[in-house]
Amino acid sequence: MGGNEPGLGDFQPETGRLSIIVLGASGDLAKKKTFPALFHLHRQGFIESHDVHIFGYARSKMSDDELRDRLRRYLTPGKGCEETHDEDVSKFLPLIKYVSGPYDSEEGFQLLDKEISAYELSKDSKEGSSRRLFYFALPPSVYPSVCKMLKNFCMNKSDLGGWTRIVVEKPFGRDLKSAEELSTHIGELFNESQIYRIDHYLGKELVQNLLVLRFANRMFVPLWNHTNISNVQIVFKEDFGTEGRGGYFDQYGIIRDILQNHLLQVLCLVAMERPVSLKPEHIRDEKVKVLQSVLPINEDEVVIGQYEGYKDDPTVPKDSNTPTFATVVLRIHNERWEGVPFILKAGKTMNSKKAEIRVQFKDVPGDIFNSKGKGRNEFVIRLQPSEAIYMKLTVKEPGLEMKTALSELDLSYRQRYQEVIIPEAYERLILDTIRGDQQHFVRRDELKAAWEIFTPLLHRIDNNEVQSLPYKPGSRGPEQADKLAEKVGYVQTHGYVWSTNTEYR
Ligand SMILES: NC(=O)C1=CN([C@@H]2O[C@H](COP(=O)(O)OP(=O)(O)OC[C@H]3O[C@@H](n4cnc5c(N)ncnc54)[C@H](OP(=O)(O)O)[C@@H]3O)[C@@H](O)[C@H]2O)C=CC1
Ligand SMILES: O=C1O[C@H](COP(=O)(O)O)[C@@H](O)[C@H](O)[C@H]1O
Repeated sequence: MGGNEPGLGDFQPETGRLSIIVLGASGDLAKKKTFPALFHLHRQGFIESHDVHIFGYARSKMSDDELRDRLRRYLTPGKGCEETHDEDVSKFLPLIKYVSGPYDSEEGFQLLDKEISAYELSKDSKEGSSRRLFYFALPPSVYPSVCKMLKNFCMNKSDLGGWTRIVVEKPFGRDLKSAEELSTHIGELFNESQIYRIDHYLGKELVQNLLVLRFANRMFVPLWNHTNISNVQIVFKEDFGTEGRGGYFDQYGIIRDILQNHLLQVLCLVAMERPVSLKPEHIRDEKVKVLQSVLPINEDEVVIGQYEGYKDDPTVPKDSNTPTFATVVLRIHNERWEGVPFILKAGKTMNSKKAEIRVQFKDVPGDIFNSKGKGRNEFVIRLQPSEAIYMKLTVKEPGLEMKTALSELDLSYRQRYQEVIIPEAYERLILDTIRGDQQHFVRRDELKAAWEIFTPLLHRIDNNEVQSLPYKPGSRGPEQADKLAEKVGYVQTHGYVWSTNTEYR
C-alpha cells in the first residue's frame, strides 16, 4: 500500500515534507475548528513554515486569498499572544493554498495531487518520503468516493519513510449496518493504522486526565468498583438549540450526535480496567472490552425528549420524533461494575451549558453521625466550562457542636494553573495524527461495539416506537429523566452551596 506505516520498533526519521489537506475547506467545521487548530499549532511551533503546507479542497470556486480572508476572523489570539497576533496570522495564512473540485471527480483529485507534489518537489522532498494528512471536514455521504479518489490519485508515492493518513469525523454511519459498510469500504482502501477516527471529546484536557486520575492515584484504586460506587453520571448539556442546523440534526438526533460517541468514549475511560501499558492498542483493547460488556439497553431505563419549538425550524419535518434530549442508563456486566448504573444524559436547549462526570459513592455503612440525607460523597470531573475536579466530602462544621456538613476538596484549573494554556481538543488530536499516535482515536472494533449498544434503541425511535417527550427550552429536560436517575440510585444533594460565584452554575 502506498505510504506504508512504519511498524513499532522500525522507526524511521521523518524527513519528508508535511502536507495537511483539509477536504471540505469551505465548510463550518473547517473554518471553526480545523483551520484554527492548525493556526494554533503553527503559532506554537508544532508545525513550522519551512516544513508544512496546507491545502484546502472543496467544490466552491474561490481563490487562495478568498479562502484566507474567510478564515481570518476565526483565527483568534491564544491567551497571552494578543500582541503578536497580527504577525502570527500573517505568517500562517500564506501557507494555505486552495484547490477547487468535486468529491467524485478524477480531475479534481489529480489536480490536488499535482499541487501537493509541486510543493513537495519545490522543497527537495524525495518522492515517497512525504507526509500527507487528509482531514475529512465533510459529510459522511461523500467519504466513500473521496477515499477512492485519494487512494487512486493522492497517496504518498513509494516507501521512503513517508505516509498517508486520513482523519475522519463523526457521524460515522447511522447505525451498526451503515457504519460497518463504511468501515469495510474504507478498510479496503486504507490500513487501520492510516485511519484516525476522531472523537474530539478524547482530546479534552480532563478526559485525557482520566487515566492518570484513576491509575496513578493509589487512593482511587480500591474504591473504584461496585462495592463503593452507587452510580456514575456522564452529562452533556447545551443551553442553545440546533440553531439553523435543524435539518442536519434531525437526521441524527442527540443519541447519535452525543451519546453514541462522546459520552460512550468517556464511559470507557471511567470504566475500563488498567491497560497493560499506555500503548494505543493496549488502551483500545480495554475500551473495547467495556463496550462489549454493556448489556442491551432496557427501555424502562430510557427517557427521550424534544424541546418545544424544535419543529418551528422550517428544515425540520412537522412530525419529527427526533430526540434533542436523552437519558439512557447503561449497565456493565462485569466483576467491577455489576449493579452500578451509568447514567448518560445529553440535551440541547437546557438550563445550563456543561459537561461533567459525576461519580456518586454509596452511603457509609453504620453511620454514627446521622449524616445520611445530607449528601453523599461525590467525585466530580467537570470537562467544561471552567475545568475542575472536586470531591464532595462530609466534614465537621467548624464550631463547638458536632454537626456535619458537605464540603469539597477543590482543584479548579483556572486557579491552580493560572499561567497554563489548555489546548483545544482539535489541536491536540491533529498533532497526535502528525505524530502517528492513535491512542486518542477510535478503532474500528470500538466503533462497531458502540453502534451495537445503541442501534436497537435507535431503530425503535426512528420507527416512532419510543416517543420523545416535550420539554421547555431552558429547563432540565423532561422531569421523567430526573425520576429515572433517582429510581436507579442517584441521590440529589439538597442545600449544598459551594460558592457565591455564579459563574459555575
Ligand atoms: N471547582 C469548582 O469549580 C467547584 C464548583 N462547584 C460548583 O458548586 C455547585 C454545586 O455543585 P454540585 O453539587 O457538584 O453540582 P450541581 O449543583 O450542578 O448539581 C448537583 C447534581 O444535582 C443534579 N440536579 C440539580 N437539580 C436537580 C433536580 N431538580 N433533580 C435532580 N437532580 C438535580 C445535577 O444534575 P444536572 O447535571 O442534570 O444539572 C447534578 O448531578 C455547582 O455549580 C458546581 O459547579 C462545587 C465545587 C467545586
Ligand atoms: O460533536 C458535537 O459536539 C458539539 C459540542 O462540542 P463541545 O466541544 O462544545 O462540547 C455539539 O454542539 C454538536 O452538536 C455535536 O455534533
